Amino acid sequence: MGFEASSSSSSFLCLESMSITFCALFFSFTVLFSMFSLLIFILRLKPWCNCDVCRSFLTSSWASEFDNLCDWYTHLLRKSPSGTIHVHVLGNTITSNPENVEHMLKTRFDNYPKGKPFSAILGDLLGRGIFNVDGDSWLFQRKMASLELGSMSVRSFAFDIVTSEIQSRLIPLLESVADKEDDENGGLVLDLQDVLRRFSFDNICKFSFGLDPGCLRLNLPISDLAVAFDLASKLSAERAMSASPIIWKIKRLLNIGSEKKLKEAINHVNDLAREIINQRRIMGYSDKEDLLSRFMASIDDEDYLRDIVVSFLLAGRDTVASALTSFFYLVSQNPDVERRIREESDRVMGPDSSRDQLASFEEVREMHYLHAAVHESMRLYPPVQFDSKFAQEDDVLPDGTFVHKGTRVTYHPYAMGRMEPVWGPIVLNSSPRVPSFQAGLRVCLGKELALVEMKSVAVALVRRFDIRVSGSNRLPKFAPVSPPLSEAVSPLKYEQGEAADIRQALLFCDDENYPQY
Ligand code: HEM
Repeated sequence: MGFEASSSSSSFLCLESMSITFCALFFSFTVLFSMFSLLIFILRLKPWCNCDVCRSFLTSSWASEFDNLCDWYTHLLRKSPSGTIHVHVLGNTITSNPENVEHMLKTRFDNYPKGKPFSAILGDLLGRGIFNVDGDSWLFQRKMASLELGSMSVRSFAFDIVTSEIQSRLIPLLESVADKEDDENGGLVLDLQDVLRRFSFDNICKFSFGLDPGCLRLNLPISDLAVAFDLASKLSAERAMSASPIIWKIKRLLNIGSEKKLKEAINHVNDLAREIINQRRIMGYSDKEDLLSRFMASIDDEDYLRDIVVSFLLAGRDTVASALTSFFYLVSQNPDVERRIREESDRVMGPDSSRDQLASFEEVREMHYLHAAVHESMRLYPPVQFDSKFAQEDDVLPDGTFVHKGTRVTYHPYAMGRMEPVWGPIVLNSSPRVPSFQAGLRVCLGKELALVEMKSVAVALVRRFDIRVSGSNRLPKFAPVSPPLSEAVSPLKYEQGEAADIRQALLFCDDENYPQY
C-alpha cells in the first residue's frame, strides 16, 4: 500500500511538473507568436501608406463613429468615386461597384477563383467539398449538385422537411412561451437567433443525410455534431484573422493552442460524419431521398462524401438562421409590413384559411410581397456580408482599377445594399447589384431552397405571433446575406403593378433604421 501510495504520489508530482513545464513553454510560444504577429502587422502597415483605409484610420474619428468593420468599409466605399477602395495592409481591393462584381463573378470568372489562401484556411474542415475547390473538381460537384437540387422531387422533399419542423417543433415552442408570464420579469423571452440556428441545423441535417439531430427540442442537450461543427467553423474562421497565415500554420505544425482545439473538433466532426455514412451504407440508400444517399449512388470515396456533406452543413445552417433573425428584427420594427404580410397570406390562402394552416409550396411562391420583404431584409443584412476571390493574372476592373496577380479582391454586398444608387429603386434578387446569394457562375446552389424555407417560416410565424425585440433596441450587427447575377433570375418576376407593393416592402430600408454615413 505504502509503495503504491508513494508511487502514485510521485507520478502525480511528475505529471504536475510536466504540466508546469508545458504551461511555461506554451506561454512562451504564445508570447512569441503575439510578438511575431505584431511584427508582421507593423512591417505590412506602412505609415506613409496613402490607401483609403490607412488614410481614414489616421485622420478620422472612425473608432467613435463605427463599431463594426462593415459599417466602416461602407462609409469608405460610399465616399470613393469608383466604389472601390484598397486596404494595402491586408493586400485587399474591396469593391461595391456592380460592373466590377459582374466582371469578377461572370465575365472574367476564370481569373477570380477562390484561390489557395482561402482553400488553405478552410481546407482542414471542408476538404475537397464544393465550397473549397476551383477548376474541374468544383465543376464536377457543381453539375452533380445542380442536377439534384434543381429537381422537383428534391424541392418537395426539402419543403416537407421544413413544414414538418415548423409544425411539430417551431410553432409549439413559440406557443409554449407566448403570453406566458415569468415571475420576475413579466413576459417570457426567447433567444430567437438561437432557436432559428437550431431550426436550420435540424433542417439541413435532415435534408443532407436524413438524420434528425433534434436540436429544436430545447429539453435535449444540443447534439454532439452541432457542438463540434460550431467549434470547428469558428476556429477555422479565426485563421483568417491572423496577421499572417504563417502564424496559424506554425501552430498547426506544433499542434498547439487554437489549432490543437481545431484538430480535435474536426476529428470529432469526421468521426460523426463517417458514422452517418456507414449507417447509411448498412441501411441501404437506394430508396432514400436525402442528398447523401443521392451522392452515394455515384461516389464511393468515403472522404469525398464526407467533404460534400460537411460543405452542405456549412452552406445551409447559419446563412438561413441569420437571414431569418434579421427578417424578424426588421418586421418587429415595421408593423405596417407585418400587417401587409398577414393580408397577403389571407388573400393567397383564402379568407377561410385557419391560422393553424400552413401555406402550401404553391401558396408560398405566390406571396410576392413576402418575397420582396425577405429580399429587402437580406439587402440590409446579407448573411454573407463580403466575399473574396484571388486574381490569377494581372487584370483591369471595369472602373479602371488595376489588379495585380495574386491580389485579394472582395465584393461587399453589405455596403452595396446600403447605396441606393447601386441597388436602384427596385431590388431584383438576381443581380450583381444586390449579390446576397453571390452571382454569376458560382451563384448559391441552395438559393431557391433557402428562399422557400425562409418564406415558409416567415409566413407561419407572422400569421400566428407578434414577435417583438425585447430589451435594448440595438440593430443586429453582423446578420448575414447576399443575392446573385443576371442569368439566375428568380422565377418570380415583378409586374409593373406590383412595384408599389415592393416599394412598400423596401421601406424597411429607410435611413432612420441604420447609421448615417
Ligand atoms: C439565406 C440563405 C443563403 C445565403 C444567403 C447563401 C449565400 C451563398 C453565397 C454568398 C454563396 C457563395 C459563397 C462563395 O462562393 O464564397 C453560396 C454558395 C453556395 N450555397 Fe448558399 N446561401 C444560402 C443558403 C444555402 C442553402 C440552404 C444551401 C443548401 C441547401 C446552399 C448551398 C450552397 C452551395 C452548395 C454553394 C456553393 C456553390 C458553388 O461554389 O458553386 N446555400 N451561398
